[in-house]
Amino acid sequence: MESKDMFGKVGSMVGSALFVWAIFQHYFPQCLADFIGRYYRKLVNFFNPYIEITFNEFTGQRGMRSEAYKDIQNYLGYNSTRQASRLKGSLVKNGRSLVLGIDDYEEVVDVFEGVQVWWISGKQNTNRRAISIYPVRGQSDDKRYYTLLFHKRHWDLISGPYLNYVLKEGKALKDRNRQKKIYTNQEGDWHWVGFEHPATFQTMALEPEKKKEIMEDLIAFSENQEYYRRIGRAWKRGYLLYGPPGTGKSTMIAAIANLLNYDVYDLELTGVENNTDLKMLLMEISSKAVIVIEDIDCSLDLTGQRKKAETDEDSDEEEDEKGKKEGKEKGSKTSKVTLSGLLNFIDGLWSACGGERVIVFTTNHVEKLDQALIRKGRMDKHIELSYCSYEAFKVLAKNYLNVDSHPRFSKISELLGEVNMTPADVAEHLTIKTIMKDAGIRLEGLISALERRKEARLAAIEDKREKKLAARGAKSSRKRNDRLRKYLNDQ
Ligand SMILES: Nc1ncnc2c1ncn2[C@@H]1O[C@H](COP(=O)(O)OP(=O)(O)OP(=O)(O)O)[C@@H](O)[C@H]1O
Ligand SMILES: [Mg+2]
Repeated sequence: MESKDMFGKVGSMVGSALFVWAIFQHYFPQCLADFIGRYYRKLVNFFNPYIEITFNEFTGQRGMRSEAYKDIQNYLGYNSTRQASRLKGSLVKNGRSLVLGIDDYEEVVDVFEGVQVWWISGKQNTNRRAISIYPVRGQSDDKRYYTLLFHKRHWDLISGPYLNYVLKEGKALKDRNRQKKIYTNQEGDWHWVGFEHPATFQTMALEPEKKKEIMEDLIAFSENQEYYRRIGRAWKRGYLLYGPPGTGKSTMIAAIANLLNYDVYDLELTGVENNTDLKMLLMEISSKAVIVIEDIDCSLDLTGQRKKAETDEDSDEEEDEKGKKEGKEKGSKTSKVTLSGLLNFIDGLWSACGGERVIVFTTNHVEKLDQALIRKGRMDKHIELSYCSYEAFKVLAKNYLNVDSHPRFSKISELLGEVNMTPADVAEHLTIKTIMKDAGIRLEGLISALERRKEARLAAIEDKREKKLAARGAKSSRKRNDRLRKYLNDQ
């Protein structure tokens, strides 16, 4: 049974050995000290059943910060802070989140598959003998490191699976604490601000099965890099979100970014001069990104070309040329991005190197879009976001009123089955407005709005019917008059 006492003994043994070696180094010439040191270490190692692996903070000549060190720091900071008596705190996510780490010279124990290991944090002052006139990175000569100590007999487990596990967990923690960004393109460059949209799939008003299906699809995508590599496809997935205004298309984009912890690149196509600029912008997009083109039907003159193709049976290239010419003639659009440029962009010809991208198009008029743009394989998933169903209303009631049920729910369910109201409108009625804090009052407000809409709809139907009848009446009287005229002529 390994214990901390045992570790303490071994530690002090190794410590004394190193102390003796340091004395040698000080009093003997360098070459003799090195010689004795080498054999002395061998002797100590012969009796020492423990192995030490050291991970330095900086690596290489250029003093780059080691990725492994950072991952270990994250891992220990999250998993071992309760054991350490001295901690260091730092702020992440734009100062909104505090992350703890173990301080220098702390020692923590970790257990992996029943095997105990020890981590020790330390620092070394490397510049004691040298004097430099150049500014030194970080203004400090302290080089921090972590030492992992474990028994020799666990070498296979600790040097392989355990270390892989620590580095993977550390990376995942770093991603979780990362500040997300939203980028927009202006004059050929990306500009960003922190992305802090609160929307999540939990707060989205959507039928539960639909929500589950979309979430599972996204998670499967983000976890299957190996699969995409095997089948030879760029690691990307296209989503087309369509539906009337106020049904949650933009909200879903935020929910996707929050679910996958990706940055958002909001691509304004009318601000891109031509296909070359589009390519340049695309090459700057990092991996783990949601690339968004909102209102794709309004973005460019990319619609209506299919109809021309149907009549002219022109090739794709000719079609694009026509589109370009028309765009120029109209003079209304400055962008010369073409349909084929955009298709290449979606197909990932230039983006294959980055990977892990979700491309989202939104539109209010799916019927206007060119089929080439939205065929499967380009836009893998077509999601219709529609008027508020009762299931979706229940999510909004939970979000806005914090109620799961209410006597007025049945009336609302009945009315939502009869009239169309977008989730945005429903949400507006449930929002706190000054004194109307009571859930019942707000639900009553929603019922009145739905009833008004139902009456308006019935009135519109009645109006239409009357117009139809009037038109039919006029038509039959015209026919009667025609018949009469014909009869009189015949006489
Ligand atoms: N399905 C939904 N779930 C939760 N909130 C929603 C939903 N749909 C709309 N909302 C609310 O309505 C507001 C407007 O929604 P959103 O901007 O996502 O609509 P949209 O479909 O993108 O509309 P547009 O077509 O005009 O861009 C949001 O701020 C959100 O609060
Ligand atoms: Mg929108």
